Amino acid sequence: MEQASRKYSVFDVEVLKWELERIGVKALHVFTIWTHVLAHPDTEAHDVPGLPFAAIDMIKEKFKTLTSQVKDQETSADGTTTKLLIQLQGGQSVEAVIMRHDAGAGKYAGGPRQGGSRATLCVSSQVGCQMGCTFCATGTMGLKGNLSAGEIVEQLVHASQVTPIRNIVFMGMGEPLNNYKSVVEGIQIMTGRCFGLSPSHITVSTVGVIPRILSIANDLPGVNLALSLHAPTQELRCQIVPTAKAYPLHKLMAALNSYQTISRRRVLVEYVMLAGINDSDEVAHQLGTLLKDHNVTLNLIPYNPATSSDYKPTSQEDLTRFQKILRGVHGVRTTIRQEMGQDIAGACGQLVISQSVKQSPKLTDIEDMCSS
Ligand SMILES: C[S@@+](CC[C@H](N)C(=O)[O-])C[C@H]1O[C@@H](n2cnc3c(N)ncnc32)[C@H](O)[C@@H]1O
Ligand code: SF4
Repeated sequence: MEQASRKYSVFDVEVLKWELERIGVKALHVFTIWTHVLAHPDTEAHDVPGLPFAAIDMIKEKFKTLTSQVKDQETSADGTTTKLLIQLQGGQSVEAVIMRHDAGAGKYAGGPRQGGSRATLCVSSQVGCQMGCTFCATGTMGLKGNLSAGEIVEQLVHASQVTPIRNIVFMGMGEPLNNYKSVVEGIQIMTGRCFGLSPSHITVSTVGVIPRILSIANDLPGVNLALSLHAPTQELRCQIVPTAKAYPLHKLMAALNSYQTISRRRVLVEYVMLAGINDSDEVAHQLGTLLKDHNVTLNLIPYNPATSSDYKPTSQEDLTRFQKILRGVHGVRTTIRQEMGQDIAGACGQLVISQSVKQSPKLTDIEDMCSS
């Protein structure tokens, strides 16, 4: 977050490299600093052995090991989901959610599973969001700020202290492609030597910021794209997703084509199921016709009621019927998103920060409208 007296995170790589180079210290030291910080998260970056004095003084003055801290942590009764409330420099907060896919319901009841091999971390890229999707609680906040690359990476650092993380999804608060530079830098760090995550285990979810969809294929090769579509026609999409007016459906589908020409990757199409709005048989056929010739997996997301909207979730029966039309008639690979951690108010996704967490925050201070 931008503020006058801020210190940078040591994971704000471009700033750290630039400041090191400015005082004549090789940027190679970045890796040494990170390795030290990850091995000793409680010590300061300037304690790193072997750093030149000039670098130590500069780091003391301008950088912190971690600029954010976990203020609360809650795990679902079945042990599958852990939600971290993370306070940023300046007092605002975001949420990051750990989901353990191989922890069967009840199997790990009584506590979080340690050492889970397939854990996915859902990260936030912004505080709030300016896109205003009508079903999304985060959208009602407006945009409060962009996370720096360091603040994005720090969510991984915090989560890794709970359990090893294998996958990252940018499906928390915010529109990642509206904070493009930080998201790209953050992912480059996550897939670099220190964290070593595979690009194919990272997914960036967007509501459809068309110019950036084209950039991401070049800037983040191997990283997955998820596209939040929610409607098969321009008219219906405009009702649900206001930014569809600026980024119309025909241009979005053209951007999807261009992305896939460059990346050659299957895209996850997300579709929040809203009863009586976008879940009829007619809409299912329109969606099937739109998607059948694309290399996509359609992911139907059960709507999680948000206080800010009057939408109702589609029934289980209608969800299955919708899926059958897409699969059976149009041959579109279609999955239904499994909800996890409902007893702790959902997995990764929507949240509204109802107050600053400067004073003893509780997760109950947050209304989490997460799906997933
Ligand atoms: C919170 S968004 C963040 C990423 C990005 N801004 C986007 O829209 O794709 C992640 C996913 O959650 C979905 N979502 C938002 N509000 C929801 C709700 N109330 N119920 C279910 N899913 C929701 C979005 O449609 C999107 O697919
Ligand atoms: S769904 Fe995504 S783009 Fe839309 S308001 Fe929520 S966070 Fe923003």
